[in-house]
Amino acid sequence: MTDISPLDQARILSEALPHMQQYDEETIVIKYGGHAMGDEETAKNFARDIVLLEQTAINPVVVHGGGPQIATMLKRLGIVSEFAAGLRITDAATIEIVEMVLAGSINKQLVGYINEAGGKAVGLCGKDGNMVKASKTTRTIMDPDSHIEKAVDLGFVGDPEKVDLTLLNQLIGYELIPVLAPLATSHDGQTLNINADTFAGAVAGALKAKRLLLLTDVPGVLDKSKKLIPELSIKDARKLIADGTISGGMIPKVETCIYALEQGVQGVVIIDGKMQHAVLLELFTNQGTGTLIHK
Ligand SMILES: Nc1ncnc2c1ncn2[C@@H]1O[C@H](COP(=O)(O)OP(=O)(O)O)[C@@H](O)[C@H]1O
Ligand SMILES: CC(=O)N[C@@H](CCC(=O)OP(=O)(O)O)C(=O)O
Repeated sequence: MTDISPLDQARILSEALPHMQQYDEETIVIKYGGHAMGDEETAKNFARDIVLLEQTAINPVVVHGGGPQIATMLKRLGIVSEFAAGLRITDAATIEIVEMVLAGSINKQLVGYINEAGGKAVGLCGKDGNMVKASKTTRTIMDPDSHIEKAVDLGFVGDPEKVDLTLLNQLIGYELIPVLAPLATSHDGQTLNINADTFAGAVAGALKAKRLLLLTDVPGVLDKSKKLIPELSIKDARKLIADGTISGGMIPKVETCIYALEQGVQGVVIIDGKMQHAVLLELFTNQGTGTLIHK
């Protein structure tokens, strides 16, 4: 803020006040995607914004991804990884690395950045305190030659079934900032890899969060000519998935938005997390930046 006069700084703060007041004591779930994390400075800026939310009486809950970071580690170890329907096919060797990267390095790095910025973050995954129980994911994909739907075995990949809020509510009550890695336990005790968007949607839905922000590396949902779509109804979003405009990693993101809205989350947006202060711009100004998905 060095090039902004003190008077302008005061004006900016006073204009932000009504926005801040509408989120007073509300829970906001922020999903920080692996692509949005970028370099250390970007992640540290994100952490500072999260601490600012906590200090303005908002209850932030962070869910992080780490797809690119998992890919880098798997490559280093010579493990080949493939995706089907936007989800990583996760065999026994892969789930070990997924857990190591998500619940280990990324989770602890983000916790460190938030704490360095003055917050009190607690890093957990869905396995802790039996927070998230999941069942093995079953998906079918269209065979491009025969056009017949066939079942794919995704291995240790799960869909959240039940979120137990006991632990999360206690952390929030003590003004701690939960930072969650998207892993869960199956009913038979197996560790399952959950797409981070899906995990964030399940947590936001269970918490009946006021807002769910999905931070990625594109400005939002783009149309066929790569132009940003500022607002999208559930009906139109489904059409764009069906006609292939929305593909790959954007599919679980948009499906998460739809699920969260149906669960009673009041506002759901997909924004560019690499943009400086993306979270603050979205919450505390009139200037919506990404794609707002609505009913
Ligand atoms: N219609 C679309 N609009 C924007 N991005 C899309 C679209 N269809 C597919 N994508 C892809 O989805 C990606 C975002 O998903 P993903 O890579 O899983 O991000 P993250 O790591 O943030 O979860 C974009 O980088 C883009 O390549
Ligand atoms: C099942 C599945 O695909 N899990 C994801 C979990 C991480 C994730 O979703 O990270 P991003 O948000 O950065 O994409 C994976 O293994 O990559």
